[in-house]
Amino acid sequence: MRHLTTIGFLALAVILVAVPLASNNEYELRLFMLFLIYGIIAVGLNVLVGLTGLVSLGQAGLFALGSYTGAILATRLGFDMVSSALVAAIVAGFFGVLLAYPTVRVRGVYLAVVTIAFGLIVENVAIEWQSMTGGTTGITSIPSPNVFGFRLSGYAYYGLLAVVLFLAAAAAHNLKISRFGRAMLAVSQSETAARALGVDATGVRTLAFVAAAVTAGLAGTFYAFLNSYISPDIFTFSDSVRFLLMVILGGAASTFGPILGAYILTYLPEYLQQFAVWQKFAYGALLLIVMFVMPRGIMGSLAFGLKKLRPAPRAVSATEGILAEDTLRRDPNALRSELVARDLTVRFGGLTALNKASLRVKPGEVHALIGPNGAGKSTFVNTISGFYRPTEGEFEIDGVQLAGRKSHEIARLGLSRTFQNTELFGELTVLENVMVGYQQGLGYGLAAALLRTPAMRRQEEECRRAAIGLLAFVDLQDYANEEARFLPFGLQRRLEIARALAARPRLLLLDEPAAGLTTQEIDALEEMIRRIAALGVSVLLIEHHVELIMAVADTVTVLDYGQIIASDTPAVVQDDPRVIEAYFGTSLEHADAAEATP
Ligand SMILES: Nc1ncnc2c1ncn2[C@@H]1O[C@H](COP(=O)(O)OP(=O)(O)OP(=O)(O)O)[C@@H](O)[C@H]1O
Repeated sequence: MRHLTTIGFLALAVILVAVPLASNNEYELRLFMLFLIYGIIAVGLNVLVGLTGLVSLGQAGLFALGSYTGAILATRLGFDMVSSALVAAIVAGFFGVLLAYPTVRVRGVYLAVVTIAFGLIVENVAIEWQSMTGGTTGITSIPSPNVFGFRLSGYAYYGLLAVVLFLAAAAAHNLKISRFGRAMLAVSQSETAARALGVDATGVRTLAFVAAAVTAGLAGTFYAFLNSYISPDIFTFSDSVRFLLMVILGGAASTFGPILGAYILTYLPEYLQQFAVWQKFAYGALLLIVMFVMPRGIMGSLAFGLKKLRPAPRAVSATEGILAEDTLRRDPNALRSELVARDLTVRFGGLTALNKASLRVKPGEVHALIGPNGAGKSTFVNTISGFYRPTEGEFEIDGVQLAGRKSHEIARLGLSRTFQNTELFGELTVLENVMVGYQQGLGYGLAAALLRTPAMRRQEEECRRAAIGLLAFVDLQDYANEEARFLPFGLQRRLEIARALAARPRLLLLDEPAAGLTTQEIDALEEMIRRIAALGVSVLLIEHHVELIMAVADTVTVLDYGQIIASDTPAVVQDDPRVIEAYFGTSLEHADAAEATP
């Protein structure tokens, strides 16, 4: 795939160089420049749509913002095109941050409505703010493209746009294969799991919105200088739809798809003009047919077909990996950590799910938390991992207060968890899932990611090798390149453990890891928990499977109706009359009944 991408970029460079040589007149060249400008917008929008799975129908608004900012700076303050474009990109980027803010609360259709509203507001401001924008007449006499005082001819301007599109595509591709791109994909597939691994979901979405906004802002200024005239009717809702279609038609998340989509949707309307009254009908019908036949978009479907024809080897060699022991021991201070929860109370309206629960996971121990259904175990787990806020009480890890912090902050401070109902990043490979877990160990910044610096590549390689080592630790190296959603259930549970370990936790929290496993798989799990504990990782195990608890736990704490009723060694807890009444009695009866059933 890596070679194919290189070939793709070479082909793109050749096409971009060849076109002006082949174009016969100014009209053709101008149309191609328009395609380049749309291509820049589509490449940026693809970061948002393809990687984070969010939909923006307000790109025309950001495009307009960039156009007007650039045009106003050029006509009123005499800025040249480059400075105008840079300021326009910053202004658009700022609005990108504002647009990202609603994603804290709304997604899907609601987010689409917010972005539509933004586009309409920009259009209306452009009409109404006559003194600045020229109202419906717009802004005329925008100077021709110029850089540092030099006027750019048609071909020179074409060259500049081609370089910007090429660089934007390369930067977007680099972003996609960096820790930022992986985080975006992870957030789009399971925000809960991403947050539990330390990914700041809001930050990641904001970055994607800014990428889409900055490119639209840049493209806006380029458009204003190309057209030398702009007015509000150029930036309509239907343009926003067209930009989104460019991404989806070409293939969301693919590197070259949005460029292909931009090409098709720039030229198709021109080509269809010959069909006169049928033009709009033919346009819609063609799009419908293509999307029906290729729901992944053109490039997405091609890549899918190619993968089927030549599937990548499923396994990786465990020898490539860094030993899990070495990965986990890299920060010896993090091992043998202590979690202390004091008087945790969680109320849901009138219901007290946790009532002054106190618990101490001693350094390096396996601590089981058990209790009948509805006792408050999940509430405890969700509270200490930051998904619920405690009504009262506090909890800390190695003396660092965690109450009141967000889930991704708690994860970064060393608490890693698995989920009762597995929460994998289904469309990422098994290896990529673990690499997301390792995310916080990667220190390179955005600039390094966009430029793919040697330091970034080194860290990525180390991340990959650490992930392979962790896959080998849970015996999943043979499935490394398989999409996680295709793994059998038992292996999915193991993958979650490897992913949580990749975050190099101080405390590993396993939420009912034996649920749904076969007897052999539970035996393997038992052995795995022992190996994890032997590495020095403290484990909090929430489980119903009594035999497993008795076999691996150093301490057992029992919850009943939100209250801790016992906390001691397994042998002592097992004989505690209150525990027998609340839990063991019933669960042993259930076990007997289950055995009696044919
Ligand atoms: N988000 C919530 N809103 C309202 N009530 C909740 C919420 N989460 C849990 N509860 C209630 O809190 C109580 C404790 O539930 P919790 O899921 O923590 O128990 P549990 O011990 O994990 O049970 P199980 O073993 O079935 O998973 C239950 O009465 C449950 O209905």
